[in-house]
Amino acid sequence: MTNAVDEMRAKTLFDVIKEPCGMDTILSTENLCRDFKIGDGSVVNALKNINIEIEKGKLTILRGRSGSGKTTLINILGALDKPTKGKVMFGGRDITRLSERARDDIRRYKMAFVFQSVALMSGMTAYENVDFGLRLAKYPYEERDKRTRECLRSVGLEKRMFHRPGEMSGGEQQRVAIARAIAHKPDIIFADEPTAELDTATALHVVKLFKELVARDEMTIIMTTHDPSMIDIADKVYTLEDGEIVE
Ligand SMILES: Nc1ncnc2c1ncn2[C@@H]1O[C@H](COP(=O)(O)OP(=O)(O)OP(=O)(O)O)[C@@H](O)[C@H]1O
Repeated sequence: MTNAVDEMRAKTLFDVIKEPCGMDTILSTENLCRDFKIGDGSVVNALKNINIEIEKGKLTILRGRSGSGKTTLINILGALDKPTKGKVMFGGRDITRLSERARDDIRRYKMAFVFQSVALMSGMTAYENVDFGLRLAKYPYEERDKRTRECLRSVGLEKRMFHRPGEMSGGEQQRVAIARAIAHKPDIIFADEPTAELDTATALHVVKLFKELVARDEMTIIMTTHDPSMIDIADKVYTLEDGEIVE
């Protein structure tokens, strides 16, 4: 499929997406529940009636202890998993009810993901890692080159562009992953414990970079963390306890 066709398909899909619920709400949930059946026949209620609103152009943090439900929630918000009950409203429609193909398109064109373990291609340079996703999406060379350089510059890695992951620090590798995530200009970035494997100073640096992307480029970012030192930097914090949002 050509890039133009891809763009058209995405446009058609999102023509129906008008400004959602509130003017500034990009994503929201209604009474979201997620149960997991486990081997012995019992059920874990990982999420219980979650109602949250994610504001456009802000950094939202989901915090909570291990097992509180952060990953389960961010996976459902990012259309990687479906709830047992409830809705996820994105762009004014309930994305839990869409076909897998439509959910794939939303993930591909509208969303981006940054995970705890960075998962860069070890044989590729920072530049090639960022370029790779754009190449798969069939962007023409000039645009790919421009965006790749821009994104690496915006995460402060212009001098590391042609280094391989093994030649970079953990924080630098995570910044490459962030550059890769922002390259296709997603509406929203989901970051699940992106700082968990970094030392405190580097972790703070990555979160400040998120804050910068939000302030400078009006990106919307949702990140999970169990680290209380991160929360001051967020525009909005939701705390999860045992599958519920608490004040
Ligand atoms: N696939 C699964 N099958 C069964 N139970 C699960 C599954 N995934 C998650 N759970 C359970 O759901 C609850 C929430 O898990 P989740 O991974 O969302 O927590 P978390 O806050 O992200 O934890 P951590 O910070 O340790 O990653 C936990 O009790 C967990 O054991």
